[in-house]
Amino acid sequence: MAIPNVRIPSRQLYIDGEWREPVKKNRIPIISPATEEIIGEIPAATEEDVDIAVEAARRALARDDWGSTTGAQRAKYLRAIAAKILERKSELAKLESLDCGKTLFEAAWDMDDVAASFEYYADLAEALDSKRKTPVDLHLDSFKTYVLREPLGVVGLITPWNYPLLMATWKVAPALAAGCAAILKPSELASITCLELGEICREVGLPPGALNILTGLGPEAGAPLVSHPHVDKIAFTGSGATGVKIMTAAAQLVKPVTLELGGKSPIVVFDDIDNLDLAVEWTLFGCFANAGQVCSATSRLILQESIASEFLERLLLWIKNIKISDPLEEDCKLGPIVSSGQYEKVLKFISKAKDEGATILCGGERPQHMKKGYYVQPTIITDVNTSMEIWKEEVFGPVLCVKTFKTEEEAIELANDTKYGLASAIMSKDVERCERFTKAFQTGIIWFNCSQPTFTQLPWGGRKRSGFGRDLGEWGLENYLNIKQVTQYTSVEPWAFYKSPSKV
Ligand SMILES: NC(=O)c1ccc[n+]([C@@H]2O[C@H](COP(=O)([O-])OP(=O)(O)OC[C@H]3O[C@@H](n4cnc5c(N)ncnc54)[C@H](O)[C@@H]3O)[C@@H](O)[C@H]2O)c1
Ligand SMILES: C[N+](C)(C)CCCC=O
Ligand code: NA
Repeated sequence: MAIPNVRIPSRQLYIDGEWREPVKKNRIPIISPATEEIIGEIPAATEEDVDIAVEAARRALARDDWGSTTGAQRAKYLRAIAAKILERKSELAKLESLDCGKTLFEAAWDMDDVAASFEYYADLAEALDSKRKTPVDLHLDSFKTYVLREPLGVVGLITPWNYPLLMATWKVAPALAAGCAAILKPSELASITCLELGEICREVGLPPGALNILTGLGPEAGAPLVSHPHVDKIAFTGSGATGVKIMTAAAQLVKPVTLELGGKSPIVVFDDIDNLDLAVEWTLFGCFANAGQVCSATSRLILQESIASEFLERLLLWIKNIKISDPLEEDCKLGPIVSSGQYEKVLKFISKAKDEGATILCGGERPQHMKKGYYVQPTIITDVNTSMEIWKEEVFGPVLCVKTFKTEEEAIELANDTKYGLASAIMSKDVERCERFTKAFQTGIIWFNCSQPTFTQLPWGGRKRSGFGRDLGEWGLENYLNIKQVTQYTSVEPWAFYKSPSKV
């Protein structure tokens, strides 16, 4: 197969600052979602490798070159990583596009975000130095107290395939900024760029063991990390089903977890919007960007009845302009689904919706011009009711389902009619109404007159079955800090709770 201008490096596991063959020497093929061909392979770690990596991480924390660094020193490593990401941006974007089918344009966007996240957490690492020890004034003569913010220890970071390097970075950058030693376990479906992060860490001289990267299958490489007694925390992004397994396993050791899980987010469109096309474009972007494989995809369109037919007609016109092609082709706006398994799942959701009586307004099939690869047309489904699977479950593909409403109350009820709670969007020019929806939406992220724009400074995460904890912003850093209180008795007088024998 001709791979344009990029070679997929053959890597081993990144442990203790070195490339290391997995103990069991197993490897996993990389299958191109665009061509269905094998284009490379990644190492497959098992429990034995997890043990070696955890040891390396613990040693890093015990060594001065990592365990005693200041935030300012760690910031230098983070900035050096950011610079290398930008230096290799176009190659990394191509690798990621080949690996998970993301359009080249989106992959390049993600690499900018990756570099920006490392830069951002470099700033927070520096700022941490002055916040490391915070006195707390009790207004008492006999006690002096302070609070220490310390690295939490060895952290396990388990991440998905939809934004492979970006989702890893949302955890790696703050974990390193905090001074933790980390073990990253990326998804077996898209690990290439995460392994390249290993090479970048090696090149910038990140102290050995500060970051270890173990590729491999979830049950073989992820599960042993979760149940390892010397891993102090697990930060996970992925599906709800895996989230439950991770929380259950971590509970046996009372190990803290943060869970960033899936969603079925609503976009509510009111008839007072000034610009129909603006709302139409955000609706498309909110559901079809990254071929709909976005945790926060606004995949339920809740549309005011009075504009429903006009809005849907415009959507259909705009959809015709979405170029579906090999993701590396210029102007591609919709690439393939990541794997055959996910592709089959998406098609099954569509056929179940049909069986349950919904109407496929457009799409619903493989695009005829794509003979190979896991491509699905952008799909809009109408005549949906709230008991249908397509309304309730996360599809993780380019599938938008639509329901109409008459009143604001009805719109709120429909928006919150989900077990998930990651994101919500509202399109309306009425600012007060938007404020009312902000209060009413049961989600961690709210977009007004847009869907999906994400900024590193802001907290990212959900509630209900979308999980708990926050990535990004200062909240992302808190995930990796241990808060320790120190209370000092400063009086020279005895405490005098017991009777002193010297006074008897
Ligand atoms: N909320 C968010 O921020 C966010 C962001 C991106 C993706 N997601 C969600 O991720 C899901 C898609 O990602 P996915 O299919 O890669 O998820 P997944 O749960 O299948 O896999 C995620 C990671 O968990 C690992 N894993 C699997 N079984 C494991 C086990 N038993 N123990 C430990 N680790 C295990 C996998 O190898 C992978 O690295 C979607 O549901 C999506 O909504 C959420
Ligand atoms: C905000 N982004 C860039 C779409 C990333 C969302 C992460 C979840 O899938
Ligand atoms: Na892949």
